[in-house]
Amino acid sequence: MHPRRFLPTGPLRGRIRVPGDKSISHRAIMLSALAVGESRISGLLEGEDVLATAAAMRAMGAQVERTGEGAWAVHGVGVGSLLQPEQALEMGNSGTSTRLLMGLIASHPIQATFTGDASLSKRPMGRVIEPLSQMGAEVNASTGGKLPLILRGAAPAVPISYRLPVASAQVKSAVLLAGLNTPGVTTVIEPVPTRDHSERMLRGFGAEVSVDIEPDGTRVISVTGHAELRPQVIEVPGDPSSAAFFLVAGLVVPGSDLVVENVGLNPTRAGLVEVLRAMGGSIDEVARREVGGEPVADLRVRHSALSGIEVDPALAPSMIDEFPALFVAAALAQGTTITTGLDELRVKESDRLSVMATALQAAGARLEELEDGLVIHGSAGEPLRGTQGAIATHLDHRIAMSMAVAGLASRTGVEVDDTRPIATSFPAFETMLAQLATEEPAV
Ligand SMILES: O=C(O)C1=C[C@@H](OP(=O)(O)O)[C@@H](O)[C@H](O)C1
Ligand SMILES: C=C(OP(=O)(O)O)C(=O)O
Repeated sequence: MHPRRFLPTGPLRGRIRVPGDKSISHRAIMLSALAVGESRISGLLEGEDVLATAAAMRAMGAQVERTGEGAWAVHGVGVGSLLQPEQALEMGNSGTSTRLLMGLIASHPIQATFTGDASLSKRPMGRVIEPLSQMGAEVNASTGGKLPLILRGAAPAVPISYRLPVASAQVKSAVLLAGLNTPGVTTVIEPVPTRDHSERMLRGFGAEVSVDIEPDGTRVISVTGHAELRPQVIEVPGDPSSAAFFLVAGLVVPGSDLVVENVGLNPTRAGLVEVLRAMGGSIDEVARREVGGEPVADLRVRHSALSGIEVDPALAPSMIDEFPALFVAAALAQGTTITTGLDELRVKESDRLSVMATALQAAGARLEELEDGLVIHGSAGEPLRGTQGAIATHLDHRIAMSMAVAGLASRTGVEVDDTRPIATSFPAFETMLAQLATEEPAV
């Protein structure tokens, strides 16, 4: 364990550039590993989760090499040609690696064992086992559909049309990736839109993907099997989920004025910015442009008096990983913030509703935990009291970073029991925080 107390700070000032998007980085490695020839990736997130994906693709025959900072070259094997890994695929803390790779393997004539850390081993895999079994894969999982599990792919797999029972981009992507090596057309029906990086990137790599939107907003996404993927040059935009911590920090620490560069603003990911602005947060887009086929901007954020808000549950999928950071903003806002429709937060790296409720209360915030959300009564800009002991992060990077931000806007600081999980998605987080905090305050 690496405990650390995050102390109150003066204004945060300066510029930072958040690392590459985690979702896009996983997919860049996977799809490059399935294209025939060499793909080049820049801006790749070199966090532990993405490195787990890279190691798995190597174990299945692709050449995956780091050529510089964030720069990677991948020689793919071609759809249908993944090799059987000799050892268990060690997925660490990463749900995305596990579920998307299960999809890939499900339509290849190979078998793989998946293992993960204590957090990942508690997370539900039944949601991917169900559709992948319908496609013909055989799965032998621990009780309750958990890791460790053994998956034997089907050859040929059976194309299905699958309606998502939960709003999950990982389940959608698992089925679409399985569809790549399945004869015919595989379809996912998505009643609630989730991040669409898989659809965008599959198309970019040359797969035949169609997306039809029904009058009620349901998306019908189809991929034609036995796709031939062409190698690509990919620039990964910055991760809005990592930017979230600095957006909230800038809003809640008095006197702050900072720029977060290169933030991906794909509409399926941009819910937090919308909600923070509706709370009164000053967040300006400085230069909107496209990076790797995704909308991107530099965001200037200034300390603001925030007001509590009732967050529309329909926004949840577009900010699902940002709720821990939003809860911190809410704890410092004027008035009450109500969030609902967040059952999915209970099955992330930790139960993010209960863990954030306990952690924020320990830091002096007033709130109530609902079955599917939190009701937070803000401090109207008064610093939080701070914690006496350490708050428990339960191997959850986003809890650690959110409570670090809470510490910056507290009287006595917030102690986090373990900062190591931060490296799964944002290894440079603490360095960047130090960089902003040591900038001279402007007069
Ligand atoms: O597809 C992805 O890259 C992700 C989808 C989301 O998970 P769910 O599909 O479980 O909602 C998100 O929480 C995760 O961090 C990354
Ligand atoms: C939920 C997350 O990731 P994963 O599902 O890939 O572990 C996250 O990064 O917040």
